[in-house]
Amino acid sequence: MTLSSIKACNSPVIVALDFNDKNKAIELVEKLNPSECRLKVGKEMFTLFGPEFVKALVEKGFDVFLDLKFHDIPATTAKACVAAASLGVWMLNVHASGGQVMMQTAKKALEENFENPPLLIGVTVLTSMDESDLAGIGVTKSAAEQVKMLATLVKQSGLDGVVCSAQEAEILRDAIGQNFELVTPGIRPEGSDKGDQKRIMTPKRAIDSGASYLVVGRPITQAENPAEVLKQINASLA
Ligand SMILES: O=c1ccn([C@@H]2O[C@H](COP(=O)(O)O)[C@@H](O)[C@H]2O)c(=O)[nH]1
Repeated sequence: MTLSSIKACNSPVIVALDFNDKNKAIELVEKLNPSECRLKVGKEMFTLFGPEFVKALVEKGFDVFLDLKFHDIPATTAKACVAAASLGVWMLNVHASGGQVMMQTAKKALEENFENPPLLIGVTVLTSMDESDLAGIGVTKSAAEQVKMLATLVKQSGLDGVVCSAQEAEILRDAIGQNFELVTPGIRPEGSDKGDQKRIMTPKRAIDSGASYLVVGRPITQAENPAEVLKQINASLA
């Protein structure tokens, strides 16, 4: 398959490849089609298998979300974003709590270095956290209020969207509007295991609530037939 022969992706699903075994990941990827899902590479696989693994997925024609959640001083974050973008990824992210200057500097560096820069999004509140976890780090707002506050800062910083839970999608669409990507992990098809996720939603409800993209990891990667689960999720959204 050549890159030019691959159709654009028709699905909002981003499959989170969280494996410690590259062969297992590739075995799954071989069963997937770039027109039916995007892929996410996170800290585990990037640390183990590095840029070459990411480039191999891009070469296969997949839109790749490099989920490294950069959070550092502005200059360091900007240089990390430029390095990530040089791998040809479709989307990358920083933590919104790094602040406006950090986010603006990263966005500017991408625009200055790439004709077609990848989408840059800000992580708001991790979907594994609820109000009691927020209280533990000194945040007394509700998860929804904290997400709204950080998402507003992300928008003001000129980024393309946020990572949030689908539970906040309606609130963010009302507050920020349509021209802003809402990338939502914590997606759980009916009956699937929550794992360590706390703010969850089904794929259909997430899309109906205004999510742009659905990040789905274990419900697909740990399934006996991952391609069939992906097919069912895509069908549930049609
Ligand atoms: O708030 C966040 C940000 C990122 N993630 C990542 O998404 C996937 C979710 O995987 P599941 O197996 O579907 O729970 C995982 O790679 C996380 O690192 C998130 O869950 N929440």
